[in-house]
Amino acid sequence: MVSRIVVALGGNAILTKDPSAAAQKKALEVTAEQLMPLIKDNDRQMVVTHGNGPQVGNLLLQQLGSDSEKNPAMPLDTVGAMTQGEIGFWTVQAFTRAMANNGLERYPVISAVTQTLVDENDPAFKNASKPIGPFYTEEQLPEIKNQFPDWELMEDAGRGYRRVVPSPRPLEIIEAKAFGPILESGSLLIASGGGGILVIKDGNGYKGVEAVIDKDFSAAKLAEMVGADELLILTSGGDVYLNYGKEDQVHLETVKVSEMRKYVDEERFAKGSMGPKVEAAVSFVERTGKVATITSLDNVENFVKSGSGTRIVP
Ligand SMILES: Nc1ncnc2c1ncn2[C@@H]1O[C@H](COP(=O)(O)OP(=O)(O)O)[C@@H](O)[C@H]1O
Ligand SMILES: NC(=O)OP(=O)(O)O
Repeated sequence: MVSRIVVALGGNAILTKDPSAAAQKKALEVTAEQLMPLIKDNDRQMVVTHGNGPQVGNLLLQQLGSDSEKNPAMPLDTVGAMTQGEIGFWTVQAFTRAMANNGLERYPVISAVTQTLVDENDPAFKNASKPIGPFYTEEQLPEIKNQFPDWELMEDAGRGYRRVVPSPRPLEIIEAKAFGPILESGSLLIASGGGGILVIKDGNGYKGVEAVIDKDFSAAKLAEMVGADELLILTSGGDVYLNYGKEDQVHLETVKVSEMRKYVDEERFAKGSMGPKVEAAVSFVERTGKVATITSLDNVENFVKSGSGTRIVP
């Protein structure tokens, strides 16, 4: 029987240390090979989604560098769309190559530029929380604040300071309703990259808004909307721990969703990193009765063989 999986790629799947296009393409080639065990038996339809935090911030900075009347800087929603195209293009090429290497040529790979509907009254618009772009040291802060006085900056999980922008919750991936036939045709689909381009309702249509969606929340919404049997969130670290980094940390393997919801409500997971992933995974399991797994890219083969990872079950 063929099942359907949505895979959310963490930052390290695309960007390691070197932010050049060549290095990001190379990282994605490695990632695509690591994901082949998921589809090599032709028993899964797969949608891949990914983040864009570093790329969208970097591209915004490049906009500022060339802002002029004849060559104006693009707004954040448009820059988000540009990163979907950029990373989508690299990802299509990486998976096409990996599939050919693994004898799976019959799957064409498609990358969709997708919009994510949010509520214009979402309170998150008043509270910048999503880190984007490069990291700055504490010593660089005065210069950065001077250069970009309207930026909000925040410490990001002990790794340095970053610009933060609002990050409302996704209500709907607008194009997802059309994905069923694409997946049934055997195509591998890349969608909702960077959480999707944020839009709000505008009369009979939609208009873009300036914010960045957390890709783990949009992955959960996408998985729900395409009727996925599994949601797989791949992170740079790996499985989820309680009391992470402390002497008494506990490795979470198979956990009932009610227990995980309790931990989420007690704020047992770090806000900027593991917290949103667990919350997104829990919401997918609660809304669908299906299974969500959080683990590392390096563990994909074991996940396929034995379901290894932090599994949140109904
Ligand atoms: N409770 C936890 N269990 C496991 N990892 C955690 C936990 N809390 C924080 N982390 C950190 O979160 C990281 C994953 O988040 P992040 O790097 O933001 O994600 P992404 O891989 O999507 O870019 C892990 O590498 C780990 O360092
Ligand atoms: N949009 C988004 O969540 O990107 P990152 O995962 O790269 O932060």
